[in-house]
Amino acid sequence: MSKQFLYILNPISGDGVDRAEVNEILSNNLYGIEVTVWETTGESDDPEKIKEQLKEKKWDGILIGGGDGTIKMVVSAVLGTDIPVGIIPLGSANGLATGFGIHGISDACYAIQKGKIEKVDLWDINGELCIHLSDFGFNAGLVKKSTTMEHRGMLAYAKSSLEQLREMKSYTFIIKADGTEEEVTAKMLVVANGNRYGTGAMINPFGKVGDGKFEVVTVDPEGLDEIIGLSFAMFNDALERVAHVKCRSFDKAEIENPDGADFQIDGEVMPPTDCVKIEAIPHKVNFYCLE
Ligand SMILES: Nc1ncnc2c1ncn2[C@@H]1O[C@H](COP(=O)(O)OP(=O)(O)OP(=O)(O)O)[C@@H](O)[C@H]1O
Repeated sequence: MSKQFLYILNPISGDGVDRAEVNEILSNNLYGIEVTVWETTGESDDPEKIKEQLKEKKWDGILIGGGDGTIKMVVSAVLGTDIPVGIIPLGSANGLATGFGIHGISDACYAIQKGKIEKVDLWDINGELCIHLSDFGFNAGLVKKSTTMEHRGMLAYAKSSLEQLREMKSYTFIIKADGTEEEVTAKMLVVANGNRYGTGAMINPFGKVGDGKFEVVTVDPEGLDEIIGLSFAMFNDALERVAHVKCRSFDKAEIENPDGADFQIDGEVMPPTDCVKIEAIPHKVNFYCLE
């Protein structure tokens, strides 16, 4: 008997994704799976409607077709169920999907057929859901720049990187956790559940997505040599050898941001904030992964 999957599809996400081609790849590669499509509307009651869909049948899996915004919306609706979730990356940037090793539709199908599931921790950061990576400073500023560009995606990200490098500055952060307080100066502070950005750059070499902990990684390169060295290390999995990169592991923390560094969660720019509290959400989500 076929497995029953609910496919929650955002009909508008992504820049020029050929949906007919996607459907063909899915139907050619998801064998033994019967897919029921439900399209998001973009209205605020989508999560409630998804919860109703979940009650319709005993689903064996959920597919999410869309970008990071759609993934987070669906995850918030399926919290507390154990149903495995497969990401079909149809967004313009797909940072979350690539963070789980899903670089395209074929990868997504392969992960689902292979059935490798990771129980992924979820974090509450000032009331916002964080699945993968959140950061202050350099990268958040970059995300802010690239999301205001007319065309989104990797090209916008590359253009914004050059501008952002020219403006790079240090910020003070105060990390309060485990009864201690640490003041640090860094170009960037990352709250990391996952390991890599969507670009493939490693930021959290030791973290595990399901270990009940997140890492706070600070990065503070000085001058062009250290910036080049850092980029090389991030793309060659050698970050642990970089002296100005420091990594700590916590299950709860508070981070003060007195200099007002830009802040983003899973690719979404947040309003200015001078303090965040990071706490575990008492549910994990079962993602089909390739990493
Ligand atoms: N049927 C719909 N019509 C209009 N907007 C929709 C619809 N369904 C969802 N949306 C909107 O789509 C947005 C989420 O898009 P999503 O982040 O998944 O894609 P993206 O922006 O193309 O990708 P990425 O986040 O990877 O850059 C939300 O703002 C949501 O309200």
